[in-house]
Amino acid sequence: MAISNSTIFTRAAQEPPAAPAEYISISRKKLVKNLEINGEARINTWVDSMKASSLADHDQSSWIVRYPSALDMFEQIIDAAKGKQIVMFLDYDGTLSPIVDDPDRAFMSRSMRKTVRKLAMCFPTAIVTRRILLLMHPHI
Ligand SMILES: O=P(O)(O)OC[C@H]1O[C@H](O[C@H]2O[C@H](CO)[C@@H](O)[C@H](O)[C@H]2O)[C@H](O)[C@@H](O)[C@@H]1O
Repeated sequence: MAISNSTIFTRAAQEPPAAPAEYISISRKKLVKNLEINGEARINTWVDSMKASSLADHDQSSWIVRYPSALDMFEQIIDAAKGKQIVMFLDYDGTLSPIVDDPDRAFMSRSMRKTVRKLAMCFPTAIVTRRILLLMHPHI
């Protein structure tokens, strides 16, 4: 990950979009009403759509063609992110830390730690994990 030369990141973080045209907005009342009408069918539709996009239901190679690695599309992502509020959600095991036999020994490298620290200075940043928060502290 190379972020040190990017001025776009800091600019994007300092300048949230003036007009929220990029966001889908729905009033709470309308949302609740929508959920009440035909609620079960609606939830089933969401589940079906999540299943349809699940890796488990696809041939892996075609899935990877349809959803290429973000690392290969860095420039396009930077372009698409311009003027938007960016929030980073990072996976821990196997992403920020290498996969190792003993989960208690899965630590971030010094350089990864430095990169995450820089990232967190630019954007709201969260590590998404099923690990227990208290047990995560030695790792982060
Ligand atoms: O839900 P996640 O946050 O993605 O966590 C999934 C599991 O991650 C950890 O296990 C994985 O990493 C370990 C350390 O490298 C490795 O030993 C293990 O084989 C991997 O599955 C974590 O220990 C588990 O509790 C999480 O469920």
